[in-house]
Amino acid sequence: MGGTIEVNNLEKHFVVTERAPGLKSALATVFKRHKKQIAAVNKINFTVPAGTIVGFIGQNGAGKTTTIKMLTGTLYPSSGSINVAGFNPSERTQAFRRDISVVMGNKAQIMLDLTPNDYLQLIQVMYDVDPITFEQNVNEMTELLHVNHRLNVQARKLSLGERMKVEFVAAVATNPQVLFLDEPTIGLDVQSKRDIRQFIRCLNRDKQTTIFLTSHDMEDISAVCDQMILLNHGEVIWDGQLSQLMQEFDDYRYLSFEKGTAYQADQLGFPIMEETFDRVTIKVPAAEVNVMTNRLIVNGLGTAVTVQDLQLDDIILEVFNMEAQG
Ligand SMILES: Nc1ncnc2c1ncn2[C@@H]1O[C@H](COP(=O)(O)OP(=O)(O)OP(=O)(O)O)[C@@H](O)[C@H]1O
Repeated sequence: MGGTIEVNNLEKHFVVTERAPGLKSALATVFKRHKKQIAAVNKINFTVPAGTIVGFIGQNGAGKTTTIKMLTGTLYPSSGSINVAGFNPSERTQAFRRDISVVMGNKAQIMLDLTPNDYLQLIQVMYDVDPITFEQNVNEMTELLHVNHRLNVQARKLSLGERMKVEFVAAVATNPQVLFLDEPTIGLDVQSKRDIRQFIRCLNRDKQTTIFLTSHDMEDISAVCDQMILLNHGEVIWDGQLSQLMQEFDDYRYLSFEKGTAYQADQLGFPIMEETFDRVTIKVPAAEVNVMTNRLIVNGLGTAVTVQDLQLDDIILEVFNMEAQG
């Protein structure tokens, strides 16, 4: 199983009402509205091969949710084409809704009066899934997610983590080819996050399900993703293997130190990544770490020096900053 996702020149515009700040402009807006068109998603192209786990990353307002809504058929594109496992999502056929599943971290679907068992039965009937396969899937997955003992508890009495896990089971018990996850671990504790990450990996390994994931939690991304697509102001700015991106920054380290008595920023000779009242972090080629550490100490520029590899969130932030600086 597993379906390819192909997106060509995909665009979504919204028309928004604009006004200058202040009460006078607010009053003026009542009489005369200035409309403006914004490109939430601006002619993006990408392919996600079947069976891949892709991380779709961007800062707030980058256009991730708008893209997921178009890929799952809940929002019509302004232009461009989408193919998800052979379907045009806008048609929202019964087969599409069974083969393509969505879990939104901030939006539980389960009705609070139902138990997980009632809810899962409803899904089985709604999507007409073979009852034996469905039961097998549910047993396997509820065990993996440690919620098998909570299936007869009314949903309103479940914790957020348990409710999210039930959403995962409901989303994958139909054996979808593609699973879309929008911030699936938001608000969850460390153990639930780990359970969900492991679940995503097992699902992909055992059923080759294609998984399209957005998350602001870089641990989600580094723990599960093969491919990564970076979105900035509605445009794709990077698309490739996660390992390739990590490799591009492999030759650098972050040196962090306390400002010394002779500290002067213009004496460092390397870019400053972060600065507080008493500490500074600079980016240094790995080969120059020892020489630079000595120079900091000998010249009184810094003390208490620590060295770190760049983490995924550092790298992503750098890519966004490089893009902003052109
Ligand atoms: N229904 C709408 N009407 C007008 N503008 C919208 C609408 N939905 C989204 N937008 C705008 O489109 C842009 C992209 O929003 P979107 O929700 O897709 O971003 P996002 O990357 O998912 O952000 P976040 O990480 O904060 O969830 C934003 O500027 C947002 O204000």
